[in-house]
Amino acid sequence: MGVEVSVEGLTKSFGSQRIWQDVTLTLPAGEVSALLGPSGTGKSVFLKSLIGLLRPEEGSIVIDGTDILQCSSKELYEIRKLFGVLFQDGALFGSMNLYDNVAFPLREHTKKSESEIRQIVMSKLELVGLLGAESKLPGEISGGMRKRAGLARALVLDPEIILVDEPDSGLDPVRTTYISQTLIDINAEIDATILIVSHNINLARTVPDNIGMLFRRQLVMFGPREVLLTSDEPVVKQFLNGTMIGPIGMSEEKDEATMAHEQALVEAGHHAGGVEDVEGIVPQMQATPGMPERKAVRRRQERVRSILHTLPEKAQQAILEDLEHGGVAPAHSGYPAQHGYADDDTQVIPVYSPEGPQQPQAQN
Ligand SMILES: Nc1ncnc2c1ncn2[C@@H]1O[C@H](COP(=O)(O)OP(=O)(O)OP(=O)(O)O)[C@@H](O)[C@H]1O
Repeated sequence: MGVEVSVEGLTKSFGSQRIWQDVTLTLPAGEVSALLGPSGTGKSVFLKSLIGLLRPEEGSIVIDGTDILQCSSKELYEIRKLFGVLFQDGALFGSMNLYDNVAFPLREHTKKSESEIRQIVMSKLELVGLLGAESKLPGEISGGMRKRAGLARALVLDPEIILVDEPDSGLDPVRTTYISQTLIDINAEIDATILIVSHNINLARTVPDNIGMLFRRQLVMFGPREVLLTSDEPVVKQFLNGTMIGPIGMSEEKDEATMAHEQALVEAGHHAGGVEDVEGIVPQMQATPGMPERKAVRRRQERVRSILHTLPEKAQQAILEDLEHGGVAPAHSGYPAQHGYADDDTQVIPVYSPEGPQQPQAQN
């Protein structure tokens, strides 16, 4: 099973520019989590901080018992071996074919023979649906294929933690769904802890077990998916519906006067954009039939059961309905097919409010 990642009081600035502050969350071992947020809120910076590529000035990031902000560079090197990372563009070497790109970490970091490497590379290429394309150069394939090749490369060292930066960027909705399915299947197969950074609403609604959101330099929320998906917080509702009405503006800050003006335009009949009636919880994607069962489902059921009383009312209702069905959707119910809960350490943290953070609703 993947390892837990525990972040506490993390603050990151570049010079005088504060990116986010006091971020506290735990990625439960073996579960899939997503970090959402408007562009520029520092999602990629967070992801790079987790792997030690960027160094927050305050806080801790504890992975497998080691705080990577305090450890030696040798320890950091060892911890990094636990990670597989898919960067936005796949980060492939342009002069190498897909086979050599995927084989690269094995040749760099292991003493495996070429026949062992071949077996691993082909199995990962098969997992991401790229068998037959191994001799192609990155420049000869589509963006979606490049992403899948990047994912195959991220998997060859059997990572316990997989970080995925915007798997949907540059992809059409159907290809985004395929890559989402691949991520769920990978979780089923290797039980790794996965963090997906994204602003894709469909992905957010259907893939993760846990969801967090960054906005205005704060982590406004992190917890079981039901918490964010049933939230009445204006910033969350606006983000999920993709409308212009709400605190998120074209630039990071939107003032009260702009919000009032936009509201008046809408009341006068102007279309605010977005999909207004997408509400509530939709079924979570399941592993493809024939794949191993996602072990995270059962673990998460137990974990969420134990923190249920600390969650907001609407989230509790959604979770209880799910548990009634044993975490498995009855046929044609339109009900979440598979969202169990486990472990004991996803916390729900203060919810964004214009007056500042409210009291924590749950904290483990
Ligand atoms: N190495 C760096 N040096 C200085 N500023 C940086 C650096 N990396 C990121 N930033 C700044 O940090 C802020 C957050 O960037 P980041 O890429 O993390 O946002 P994001 O939420 O991932 O955005 P998007 O969704 O558009 O990818 C931006 O203002 C960016 O300019």
